[in-house]
Amino acid sequence: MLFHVEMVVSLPHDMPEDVANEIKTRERQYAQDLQTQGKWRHLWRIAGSYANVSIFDVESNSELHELLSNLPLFPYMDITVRPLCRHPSSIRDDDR
Ligand SMILES: O=C(O)C[C@H]1C=CC(=O)O1
Repeated sequence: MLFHVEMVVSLPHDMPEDVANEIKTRERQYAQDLQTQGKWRHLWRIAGSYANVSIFDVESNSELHELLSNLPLFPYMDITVRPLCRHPSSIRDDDR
């Protein structure tokens, strides 16, 4: 199942830099592991914002919820999820 996920990050202004950097380091490792597994198919920065647009490929709504809620930055994110289905005009076989 494919999902379009938009994540907007808002770290508290008074969060110490070393704490923020430690969370971001764990976030990067987590995101890269999921990309390697093929579950996090696309990850794009939204230009000019501390936000991303992502495509997840998971087995269920519950799996997506678990992956997102375990993001190290999850407590500091506003997340919008949109379910996707194949477009009839798509020429990409993996757009399922
Ligand atoms: O920077 C972000 O968009 C937030 C988050 C998503 C992946 C990652 O490494 O950090």
